[in-house]
Amino acid sequence: MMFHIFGCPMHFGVGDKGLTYSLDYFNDYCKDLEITMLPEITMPEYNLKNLKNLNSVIATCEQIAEEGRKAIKNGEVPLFIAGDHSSVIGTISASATCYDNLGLIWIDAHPDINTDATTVTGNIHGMPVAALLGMGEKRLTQILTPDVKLRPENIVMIGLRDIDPPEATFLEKLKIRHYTYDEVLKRGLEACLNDTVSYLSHLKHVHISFDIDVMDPAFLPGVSVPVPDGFKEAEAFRIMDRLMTELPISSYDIVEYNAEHDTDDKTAAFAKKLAHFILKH
Ligand SMILES: NC(=[NH2+])NCCC[C@H](N)C(=O)O
Repeated sequence: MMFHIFGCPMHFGVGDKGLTYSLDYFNDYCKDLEITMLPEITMPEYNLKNLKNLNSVIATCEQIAEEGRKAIKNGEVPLFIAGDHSSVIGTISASATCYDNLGLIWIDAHPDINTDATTVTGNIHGMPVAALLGMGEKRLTQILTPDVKLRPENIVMIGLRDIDPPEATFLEKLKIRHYTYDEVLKRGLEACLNDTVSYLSHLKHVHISFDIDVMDPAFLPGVSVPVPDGFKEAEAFRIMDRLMTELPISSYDIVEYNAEHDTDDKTAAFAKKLAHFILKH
């Protein structure tokens, strides 16, 4: 498999200043990865309180999506290492534009399915799944093409443990398959993975979006929105190993690494190990 690793600092979706330098720090920390760096694009803003930095998020996602689409057309498998999770409106739009009926495995403490009408924070990193489903602010749904990028029945979320009430309503209404962290504890990880694999097994292309805040911040504190509990390293690698072995994964994200909140480079080390794990699989 020919991988192309991209990196984008992207902090506009959450506004945490730590993200503006985290990707450069990470790039230095693992030079061997040969990351193609894509800069953030800063645009004039209207300062909407329910869509913070909207224009800059859109411009940066357009660029990410263009580069991702080029890579896929070249026969490469893109691995995006990015700042906040709004960046995947770009990465997943690229994959969805190249592959019909794209599947998505969302490994995250948050479902990120808020819209401009439901958000409490106004942070667009809480909205990517909604945007990719064609919901909410129109311009966020039209990266690369005006088409809706994802179908709710092609999505599985794993590890959720911080769901806003309107997000719970969307998950239920759209019947989005999800395994909360509690459910994983109750039913067992293998059972949830068995279900995930059989649920998506008819698809030809699946994207994995891995948000580092799905991990237990007691061990990996370097994220912008930590939530207590979460996966330990062995579980994360087990999840990735099974999904990569049993499903046709054709693009990847690793997001939300934030050096500002890290201690002793623990989170950087994990992100590096995860990237290498994907490349060597
Ligand atoms: N990608 C993330 N870390 N998302 C956190 C989102 C938190 C909250 N639900 C919000 O909408 O602001």
